[in-house]
Amino acid sequence: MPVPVTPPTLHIPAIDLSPSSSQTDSERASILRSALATVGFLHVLNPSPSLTRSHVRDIFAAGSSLFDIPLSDKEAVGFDVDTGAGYTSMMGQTTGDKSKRLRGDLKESFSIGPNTAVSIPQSNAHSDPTIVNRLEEFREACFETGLRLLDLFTIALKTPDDDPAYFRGKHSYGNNESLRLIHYPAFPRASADEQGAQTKATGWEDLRIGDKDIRAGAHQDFGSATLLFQSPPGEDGTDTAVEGLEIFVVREDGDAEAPDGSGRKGWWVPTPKPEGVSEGGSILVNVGVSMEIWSGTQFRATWHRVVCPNPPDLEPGQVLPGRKSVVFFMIPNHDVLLTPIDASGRPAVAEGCISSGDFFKLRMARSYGKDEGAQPAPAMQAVR
Ligand SMILES: O=C(O)CCC(=O)C(=O)O
Ligand SMILES: [Fe+2]
Repeated sequence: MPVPVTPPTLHIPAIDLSPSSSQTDSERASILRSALATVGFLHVLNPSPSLTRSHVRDIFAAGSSLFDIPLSDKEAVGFDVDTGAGYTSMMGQTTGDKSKRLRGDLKESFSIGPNTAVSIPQSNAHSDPTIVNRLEEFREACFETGLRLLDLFTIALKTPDDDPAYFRGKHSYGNNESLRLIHYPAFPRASADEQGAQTKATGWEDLRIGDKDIRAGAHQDFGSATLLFQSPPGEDGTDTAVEGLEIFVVREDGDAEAPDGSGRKGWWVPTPKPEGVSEGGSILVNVGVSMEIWSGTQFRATWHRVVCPNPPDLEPGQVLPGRKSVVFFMIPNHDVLLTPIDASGRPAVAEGCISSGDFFKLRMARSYGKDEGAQPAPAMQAVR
């Protein structure tokens, strides 16, 4: 009898940044190191007095008020590929392998760049004068927490000259770091007949989820660290989170092909909710390709995606509930080179490394459909 194969259950380790926690920075760095070297994701509890559960609730509320305004007003914001800031409408971004897709991601988003006012609809900013400030304060708190995490990364890895600011020093506020508010709207699952009628051009009202649809295709983030906030429980304790985020775990007995094209096998595993989250808040943190390169692949930029369930989990006609998330991307300064270090903390490659700015351009072009025919830069081939 063949032994039944069971998918892995994911354990995502947690660190606690509360000053009253008993964890020391060296304990936090060691938990972080083993998490980022394996699963590539980490829960961060009590991240900052400015990122508590009530701050996160408030930012989800601000996001909802922006998504609720008329589509034409949202589209009037536009999207600037050079800075990665602005509004991306439904199917405007295609993350992951385009060849397997009928159309872009089933999501809309606001990416708030260094200039908040140009990243959101003007009409809303006028009707709610607090919104720009709330977004800016949240964005800044994310950046500060990102720096705190980078300091722990520095403790966790051996860095050149034991420079305690090795990663922090490669980031300055206002360098295209981005606070992205994402809305994955509710849509019904298509029947077999409806599925055939769905095209790239199908409008929002007629859209039905088919087999080739996904909320966010398999991808690796490209910055240094990503801070992901999932919809927190309401004030009355109601659970508002909608599942869908999955992480790729490489394992020989897996039922899926690795999305990196390596031919390896593995499993797509749903992310578990953090254990013991409190009013102090919690963030799911992962590293992007820039940090994977810098760390000499000691840290992993894990592939992840946001899926739409298939039958029988979502039957034709059944509506998949809307989902919201808030994501903050730490992006290294554009002039910084993505130079790998080895395990003893020495730069492993002297020349030929891509700059963070050029890498940013490559990834924006790929994700927003402007890279037809483009070749990856030489330093990238080593890591893909
Ligand atoms: O919405 C989510 O849970 C994940 C989004 C994500 O991975 C991204 O925007 O890079
Ligand atoms: Fe991501």
